[in-house]
Amino acid sequence: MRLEAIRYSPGSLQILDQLQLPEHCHYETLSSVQQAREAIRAMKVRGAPAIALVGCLSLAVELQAGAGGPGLAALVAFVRDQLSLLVAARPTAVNMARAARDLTHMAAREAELEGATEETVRERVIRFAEDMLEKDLKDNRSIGDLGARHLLEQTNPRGGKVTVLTHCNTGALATAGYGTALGVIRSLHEMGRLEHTFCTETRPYNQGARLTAFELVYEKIPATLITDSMAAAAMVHQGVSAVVVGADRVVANGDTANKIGTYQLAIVAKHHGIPFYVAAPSSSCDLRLETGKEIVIEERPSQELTDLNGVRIAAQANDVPRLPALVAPPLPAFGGTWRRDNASSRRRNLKARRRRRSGAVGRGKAVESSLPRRRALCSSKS
Ligand SMILES: CSC[C@@H](O)[C@@H](O)C(=O)COP(=O)(O)O
Repeated sequence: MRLEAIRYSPGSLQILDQLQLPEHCHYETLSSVQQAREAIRAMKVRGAPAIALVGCLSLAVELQAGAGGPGLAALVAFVRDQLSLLVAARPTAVNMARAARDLTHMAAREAELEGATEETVRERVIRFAEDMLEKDLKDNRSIGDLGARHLLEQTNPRGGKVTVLTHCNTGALATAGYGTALGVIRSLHEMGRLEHTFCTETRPYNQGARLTAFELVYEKIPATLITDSMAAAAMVHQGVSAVVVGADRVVANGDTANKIGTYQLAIVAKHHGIPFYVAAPSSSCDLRLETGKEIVIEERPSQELTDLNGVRIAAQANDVPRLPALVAPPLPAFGGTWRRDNASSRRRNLKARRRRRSGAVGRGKAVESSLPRRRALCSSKS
């Protein structure tokens, strides 16, 4: 059975609630843009292409049920306003913004055609959204096929198998099907040329552990789940041939925004001379922006880091145990012990602390330079 993040038939849209995976395969029905927006914000559905697909299809479902209007101008305004609600849900991934722009222009153009009616405009918008599903699936198969061939030519021109490391989830669950970076891995597997896959857990929200590992197991693709911090070691000790990741947005100079952790993977890959690829459809490209500095980076709620499945795993700022180092008054040579944690520096710090307590000395240079560190530590709120 094909793994489907999105189930659509005219007038009906369902998404696989990805927050419940891998324990439960639960499909949730979405009948409005508002519901889709909430599902996208909550990450029940995620991945740049899937966000755009669910957003546009939720509008199609509303239009099918008769929303928008009365009158052409009101219908076009409804389409534009609903789409802009969706764009704001996850701002970094550009696919939704691009689809919104195209759909809004298309609706306005259609409304100006001779003989246009509410019905014709409605139909066009619905068809546009429906076509996106088919196009995304086709694009992903091409990305997988071309990506796999290119990767083999570059890393293993004389034949043999390759080992690929990937980050986050870019598979069937993030798209209409097959996936982008994970599509390349799927194609390599189908060609019989995949030795092994390493997928990172992808903290804080574990899309690698919960979703990519699930897809790989589901399709019996040889793979090992690793912690994010194991990537460099895997490159050195496990013969990683290439790193392939997806993209939330690629801008004109090639700068790419993707799941946190992608940048450090790129640096580590470069350090080890391992090719690093971004596999993405043109719907993830934003040529209006010149460099990555202009990309709005989404900030998520802190609970995604501090909690696991609703259970707090990080210390609360106000119940950190009062460790001597944290409460020692006022500004002891605390930075010194952190900077040079060895027996002689500990002895030096202890002596300095005793001298200061007895009022014998003022603050030395080491203490001054430890100030920002101490501030940072004490004020971190997680
Ligand atoms: C084909 S998915 C492309 C990207 O959206 C993907 O690499 C990614 O970072 C997904 O992040 P997520 O936060 O889970 O939506």
